[in-house]
Amino acid sequence: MSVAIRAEGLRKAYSGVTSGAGEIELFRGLDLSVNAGEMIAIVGQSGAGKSSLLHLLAALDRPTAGEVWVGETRLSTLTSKGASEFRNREIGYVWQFHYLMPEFTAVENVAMPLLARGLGRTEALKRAKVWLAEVGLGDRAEHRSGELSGGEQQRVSLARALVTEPKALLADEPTGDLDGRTSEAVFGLLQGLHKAHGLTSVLVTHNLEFAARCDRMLRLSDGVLV
Ligand SMILES: Nc1ncnc2c1ncn2[C@@H]1O[C@H](COP(=O)(O)OP(=O)(O)OP(=O)(O)O)[C@@H](O)[C@H]1O
Repeated sequence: MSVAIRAEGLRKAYSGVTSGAGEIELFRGLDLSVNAGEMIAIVGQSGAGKSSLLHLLAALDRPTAGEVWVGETRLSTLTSKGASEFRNREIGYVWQFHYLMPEFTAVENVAMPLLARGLGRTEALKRAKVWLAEVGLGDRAEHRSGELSGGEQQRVSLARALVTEPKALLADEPTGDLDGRTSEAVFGLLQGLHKAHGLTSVLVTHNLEFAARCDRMLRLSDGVLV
């Protein structure tokens, strides 16, 4: 089985200069290995560093020490432009808050990453519509995203994360803002998409029931994964 995401000896320190709070050391030689096609859950107390870890895996931030590989890409070798291109090509990222543009339609929001990579508008919108149908919102394509419910907005953000056909999906508390039934529907959708598209997925969640339904659950505690 091949390894799709690997982190070795990660350390991350925040200086605390702005707050004057002194240095915070989040990770103390953290290692992680995720097999291709695996769906893992990362749980841990608030402030343990779960979001910070996803940021390092997506090259949204750099570790103080250690290395991350996603497929063949060693993230420390990327320039800032290279990191943007890497994310657009390799990573689907879902935030707890969807960050959709409310005045744009659902289909325009989904098409954004394709437009950013230079694809023509007609083709980008065509592909975006296919993904909206895949997340069960084929009939809401022309609605402004601000007019959709929280669960629908999270479905749109899943479609936006996957429209570029990445190999890896990183999801940071994607159901954190949703009520019980809607959470279940969004988690079920995420798991279904993971399987249908052969993704490698890392899910950060406070929901231990969802975590238990992933292939593996890791707890972030005292700067390491156990
Ligand atoms: N840019 C930053 N500068 C300084 N400290 C930071 C920065 N980003 C995160 N931190 C600190 O790192 C710690 C971990 O934050 P992080 O958001 O990764 O935790 P988390 O486990 O995702 O928490 P939650 O479950 O509440 O979302 C927190 O103490 C936070 O204040």
